[in-house]
Formats: sequence, structure tokens, C-alpha cells
Amino acid sequence: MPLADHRARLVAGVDSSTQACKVVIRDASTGALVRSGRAAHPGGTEVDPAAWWGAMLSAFADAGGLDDVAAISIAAQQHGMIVLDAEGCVIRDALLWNDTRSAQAALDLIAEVGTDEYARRTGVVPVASFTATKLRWLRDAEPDAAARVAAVVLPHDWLTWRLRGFGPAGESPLGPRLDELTTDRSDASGTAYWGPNGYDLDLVARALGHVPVLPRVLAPNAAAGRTPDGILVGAGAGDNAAAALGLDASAGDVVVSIGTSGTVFAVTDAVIADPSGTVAGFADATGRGLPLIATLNAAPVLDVTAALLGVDHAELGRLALEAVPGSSGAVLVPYFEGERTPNLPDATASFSGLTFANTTRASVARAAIEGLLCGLADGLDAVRGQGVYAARILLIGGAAQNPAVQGIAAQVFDVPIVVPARGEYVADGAARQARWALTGERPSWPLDIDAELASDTREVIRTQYARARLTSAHRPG
Ligand SMILES: Nc1ncnc2c1ncn2[C@@H]1O[C@H](COP(=O)(O)OP(=O)(O)O)[C@@H](O)[C@H]1O
Ligand SMILES: O=C(CO)[C@@H](O)[C@H](O)COP(=O)(O)O
Repeated sequence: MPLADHRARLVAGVDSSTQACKVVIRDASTGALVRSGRAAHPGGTEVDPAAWWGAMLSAFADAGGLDDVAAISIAAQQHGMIVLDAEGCVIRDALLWNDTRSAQAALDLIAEVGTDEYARRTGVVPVASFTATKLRWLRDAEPDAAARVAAVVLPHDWLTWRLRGFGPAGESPLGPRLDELTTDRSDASGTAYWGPNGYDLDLVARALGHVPVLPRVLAPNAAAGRTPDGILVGAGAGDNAAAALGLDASAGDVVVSIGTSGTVFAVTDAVIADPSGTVAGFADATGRGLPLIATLNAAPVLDVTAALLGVDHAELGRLALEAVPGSSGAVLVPYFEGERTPNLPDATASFSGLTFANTTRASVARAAIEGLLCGLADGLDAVRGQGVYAARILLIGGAAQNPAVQGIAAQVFDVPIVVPARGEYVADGAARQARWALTGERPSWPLDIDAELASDTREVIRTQYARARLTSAHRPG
């Protein structure tokens, strides 16, 4: 379609992430940012999806509306379990990627199927984050609800369906057409019941007890349909895959994202099947692979530390830079929310190495940043262990904007760091996808860079962290 009429000049991308919904509206030809908007999401690891729908509509309004937009795509937090009944109604609140109640269900599924078999069939080994384990938890803990499940979708799938006008009768113009549910490869690959041969219905039935309607998996450049107002709707994607697309990540690029989750991932053609489960062999949003590790404790580690010290993020960063690398021996192993990598769902955080001399505001601030980055550096090692080449790190996510995080990252990671200009790269990836669906041509928009930092590794940081991680009890009580 030529970019001639007034609508075709703009495309929109959505990031429905854990803490907020963000929308960018970009020029379809040049990629220039025209408008943007955002709205907050409720906290917690169990959320009524209606809150995400409401936040998305608010974010659209904040961005000046979609009247002049030709195409839109939605990216969202991965793995969240949304269960629908035959009338298209949400049966219970969604369980998010960072809800760890299904840890035992993950172990049960592994005991039945085996780690090698899971990795071979789906590219992943179940942990509490993945959708399959949440379905097993539902089957065991809420069997009446499980029995009513007619369809299972992820956040971006459900928002895409609602945006196209589908939903419960009375709440949507087109009604509860479950056969119109769609997803894409990247989000399907985070369910632990999708793999190289499509949906693995045996694994679905093992998890939920029966096989419900599952969303049709669209190609990266396909359209899911149109909104009732005629806006083309792209396939959408999981947030990390969308970020890789938004950054145009290519060989040698490893993305490190410090949002609610910490993630380390790269785009590759290699088939990843890690039976240890450390690296997830996800799919990307272009038809390739996205090996990824995720931690449950990233930017909120700094939020809680700043609150403890009674400072804002800028002051937390200034304090941290007053301390020496290694925080004079103070170490934070930041498993506040349990942990996924390493897989310790019941773990708690621990400070160690404290003395009268190093128990200062500066050391505490620095130890928080060092601790969260060391978990991601371990993740980078694991991703490289799968054959991924890292020439540089692209550092993104809310906490990546903090100069102290950037500076300390250069002391923790052993490859150069590039900080793209402040932006919403997940939403940008979705906007690129919308443009791709609109014109059939994947855009190559420029990427602005804020900072480039040479690696300045200080071994003490990771050495003492590794020791502390092994010796901390990580158990509540
Ligand atoms: N300058 C900063 N320093 C440290 N953390 C920050 C800074 N700015 C934002 N954050 C934190 O980043 C997080 C939001 O990042 P974002 O990537 O948008 O998360 P998500 O996509 O998971 O919603 C919040 O926890 C916020 O407090
Ligand atoms: O679970 C994962 C990836 O496997 C997380 O990355 C979620 O996709 C949430 O992302 P953010 O809200 O932190 O961006």
C-alpha cells in the first residue's frame, strides 16, 4: 500500500508492560516520533486484564488518539495466563510472568515429561514464569475454573482481539469469536507448549487437563485484522522480541533490558534447546530465534533501595558512584521476588559482607546496582554458552537511564556498552511491525545513541557476588 493518504503516514506501537502501557505514534516512512502516551498498570502479580485494556485506551487518549493512524501493533509482557470461557469472558485474574505460585506445577510437569524432552519439543524447560505451569496450577488449585476454560491467551493476544472489536457480548461490537484469537511466534514460544512443529497439544492437555482454543500463530509481518474503525492491526509480539525489532538487533548485539524484569537476549538462527533450562529458546519477531535469560529482580531492586534510603533515582545513582567498585565488600543478592535465573522461586534477598566501616548509604546504593547487574552478567555468560557472540551490549529499560547503572555496567560486563537514546523500544518494535504489516516492507529506521562505554571490568564485583550467591541461604524464614 503506498503511503499516500493522510492515515497511511502514521503507525502506532504499544508496549503493555508490567508497570505501564506505553504508546508511540511514528511517521511510517521515516520512523520519526510524532506523539506518545502512557498510563499506569496496577501492581501485583495477579491482575484483571480489564485494567490493561483500560490503560491502553487511556494511553491512546494521552497520545492524542488514533484517528490519523493507519496501522497498529501490540507488544506486551510475556507468559501471562488469561483464561476465557465460551462466552469470551475472563474467568479469573491473569497470573503474570513474575507470579511464582506455579513453581511446584513446573516441577510436576518436568517430572512427567523430562527436561531434555521439554527442551527438544518447546525450546524451554518449564519454570514458574511460563504459561503451561500456570495452567497446571489452575487445574490443581481451581479445578472448577480450569474446567470452564474455553480458550487460553497471553496479554498481547487478548488486547489485539479486543482492539479488533471482539470480546464478551455487550462489551464488544463483534462478540466472543474465539476462532478470531491470534498470537505470534515470539509470544507462543513463551508458553512451554509451542515449538518447531507448532502447538504441542499433548503438553497443553497435560497442563490444563483438556485442549482449549489456542490463538492462531501469525507470521511476523501478517495482519491480525482491522479495528472496527478500519485501522490495520499487526500480529503483535512478546515485549523482548519487540525490543529486539525496535533496536534492529543483529549479529553481535546482545540486548540487556532493565525493566521490572531483567532480560538478556540476542537474535540468532541457531536452534536453542538448553536442557538445563537456564537459557530459553524463544522465537523472535522476524522469523528467527531469541535465546533469552530473565531475572525477576531488576529495576524494582533500585526502587526499593531508593525508598529505603529516602532518595530518588538520581540521588541513588550519585550515592552509588561515591562508593568504590565492590562497595567495600558489601554485597546484595537481590532475590526479593524469588528468582527465575537461577531458578530459586522461594528465595529471598540477602545483604552480606557488612561491617561497621562499609555500612554506608553509598555502599548500600552501589551494592544494589552491582547485585542486579551481576545477575544479568551471569545471564550473559549463559547466553554466550549457547554459542551467541556478544560484540556489544544494547542497554535499555527504565533503569538503564540511570548514569550510575550505565557506569557500573561497564565495570561488570566484559563487552562494550551502547545506550540507545531514551525511548520505548518495545513500543517502537511494535510500531515497526505495524509498518511492516501495512506496506509489506520491514522498515530500517535510524537508531539514536546516547552513550557508548568501553568495558572497564572490575573483577572484585563479580567475584564477591558469586561467593555471596553461593553462601546465602536464599530461603524465607
Ligand atoms: N533513572 C532511573 N533509575 C533507576 N530506575 C529507574 C529510573 N527510571 C525509571 N526507573 C525504573 O524503571 C522501571 C520501569 O522500567 P520499564 O522498562 O518501563 O519497566 P516495564 O517495561 O517492566 O514496565 C520502574 O521500576 C522505574 O522505577
Ligand atoms: O518474563 C519475561 C521474559 O521471559 C519478562 O521479560 C516479561 O516479558 C516482562 O517484561 P517487562 O515488563 O519487565 O518488560
